Amino acid sequence: MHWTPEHAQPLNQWPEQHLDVSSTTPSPAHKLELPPGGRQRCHYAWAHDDISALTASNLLKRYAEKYSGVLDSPYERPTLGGYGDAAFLNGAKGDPEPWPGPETPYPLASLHEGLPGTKSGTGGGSGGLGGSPVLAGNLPEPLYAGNACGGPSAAPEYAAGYGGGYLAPGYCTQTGAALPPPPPAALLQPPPPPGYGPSGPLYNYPAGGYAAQPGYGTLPPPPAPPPAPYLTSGLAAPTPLPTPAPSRPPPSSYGFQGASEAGVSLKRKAADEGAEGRYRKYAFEPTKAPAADGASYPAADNGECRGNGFRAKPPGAAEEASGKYSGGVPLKVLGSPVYGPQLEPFEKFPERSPAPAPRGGFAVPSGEPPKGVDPGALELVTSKMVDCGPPVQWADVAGQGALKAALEEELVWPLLRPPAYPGSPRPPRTVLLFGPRGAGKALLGRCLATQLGATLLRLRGATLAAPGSAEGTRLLQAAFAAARCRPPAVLLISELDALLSAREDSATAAGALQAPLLACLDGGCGAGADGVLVVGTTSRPAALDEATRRRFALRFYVTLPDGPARGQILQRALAQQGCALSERELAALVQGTQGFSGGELGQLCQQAAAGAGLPGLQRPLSYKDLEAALAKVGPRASPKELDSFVEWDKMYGFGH
Ligand SMILES: Nc1ncnc2c1ncn2[C@@H]1O[C@H](COP(=O)(O)OP(=O)(O)OP(=O)(O)O)[C@@H](O)[C@H]1O
Ligand SMILES: [Mg+2]
Repeated sequence: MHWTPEHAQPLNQWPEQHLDVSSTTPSPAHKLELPPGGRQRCHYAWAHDDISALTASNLLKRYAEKYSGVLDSPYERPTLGGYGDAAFLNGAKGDPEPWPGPETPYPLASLHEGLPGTKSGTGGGSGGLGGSPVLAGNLPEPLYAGNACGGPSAAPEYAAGYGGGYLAPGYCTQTGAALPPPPPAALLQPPPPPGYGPSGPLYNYPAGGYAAQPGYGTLPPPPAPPPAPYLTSGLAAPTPLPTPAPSRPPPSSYGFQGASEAGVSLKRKAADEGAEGRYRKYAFEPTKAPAADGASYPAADNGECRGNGFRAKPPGAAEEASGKYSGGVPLKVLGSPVYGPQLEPFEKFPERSPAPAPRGGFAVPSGEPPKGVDPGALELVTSKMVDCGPPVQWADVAGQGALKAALEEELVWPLLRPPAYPGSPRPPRTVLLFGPRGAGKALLGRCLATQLGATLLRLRGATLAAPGSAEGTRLLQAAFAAARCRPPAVLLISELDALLSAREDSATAAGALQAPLLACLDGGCGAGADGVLVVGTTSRPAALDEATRRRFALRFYVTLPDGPARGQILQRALAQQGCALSERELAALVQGTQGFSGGELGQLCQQAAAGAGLPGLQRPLSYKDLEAALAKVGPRASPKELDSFVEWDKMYGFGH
């Protein structure tokens, strides 16, 4: 490549020069390189080389001038030859020589010049692209001689609160005088909602956090609970919370988690293990005595069962109750619930509007008696099927952190909150809880009723479908009707599979129950279904046919309790028997009860008490009693069965 000033011709003269050069004026160097016979081709090649240099020179100059005003030049542009890859511009890739441009450098005006806050002259610079740490890293140091950024070590002039923290070190600092003033803090941060302290913690947990809990037995006494654990500092608790008994065992540690828990997915385990943080509100509180469970009809018809109105007698309601139902069914049985302070057990939903809530609201008492329902069956339902057990809070269910969170988010909140807009999707009204026997499905169903402030009606599929039980259909329809005439209500149907096992065989009781069940789930059997949540539970989800399965909008897998949850269940059960194991013994017991359900853990404790001669035992239960019981009580769910639950959950479950 050879360039002389006369080559710098205007572009419109190029063809002439081209002809001239190619025909008459090859350089001596080119002549030497030309092999004989290849003259014509080499002339073109030589001309091409020479023209490329010309063209490149002119075009570069022209475009550089043209676009110098467009290019954002935050810093003094270096000479073109200063770029490492300038050889590309010269058409000779890898050429280490700097490109000999005619004038170096082209004066490129920065758009920032003249703007407020921009230093002019060689010492000027602005925080544009030139300040990018990427560019700064790629460009040689001397090229930044005039850059006021001063490299990464330059101290920022902004206060830290004004985005200083977000600026990369390579960004240029700018003179504070020319900068717009920082926006007021109120614009940078949304104002806290009323009642929130400006700097107070979100929750009222102890400032230093709770003390580390090394394990069972050696735990320090838990700190006194904050007055309102879920209220922010500025909000007052509506009613004072009860002070925990001093003997309350502290929350157990997580040191007993077995290496592998059958049937518990890693994902779920990870979620549950994080319960201390994300699911803190679901932490187990083993203070209350467990409610008697397992009875198909926990009637407890002792006159004290409120049943959210089914059994309660509001003051002065007896007079209003005129036998609207023939057959001697007094209407007071279905009277409106009283939510006076003396009867309202749940602080969570203190306000109940007598007016019907908008669509989607769950507490909508219709007051309409169900039509076409056998009054006798209705009386039976209201007297026998209303669960009168104590309320079950999330904290009463050990473990299951992810499941409890999913139930609350997917079910409880949508049911309790009015829809955001008229076209909002209808909250789910049916949920299926499946899992091994004794895993706590019914317990969770009761907890849902508590959370919703709803009446709980319990049906047991096996009882309804028992051979010889001709009234199964009648009871089923009456249960749906009773639930729907006094919402909010939760209808808990356990052992759902028993109703469906022989659908084709309509001659059997179970087969006969299939059709009414589906009809009721579709909204039949009484008044509107808006205030009723149907909770079906089963330990044989595979027995559900597609029609039934589809009618349960949500399907959750209730797993066996993991190590920490087993420890909590055992601790509570043993505490009721006056048994206090050492930390080591409890750890061993938790290890030895892998695969046990909550129900089986309860059986183990009962068996230990029975083996030791309880009731009327003169001494507290010991570890040896429990060891002996372990020989008799074992886990019922096989690994294969647990695998099938996992598979079914993958296919049809909610997969929380
Ligand atoms: N996670 C748990 N925390 C505390 N107690 C539990 C837990 N799981 C089960 N239990 C206890 O075990 C017993 C059986 O629970 P539950 O009746 O809810 O099981 P289930 O899954 O409905 O069983 P089934 O399939 O036989 O109907 C109850 O006393 C319950 O309180
Ligand atoms: Mg059950």
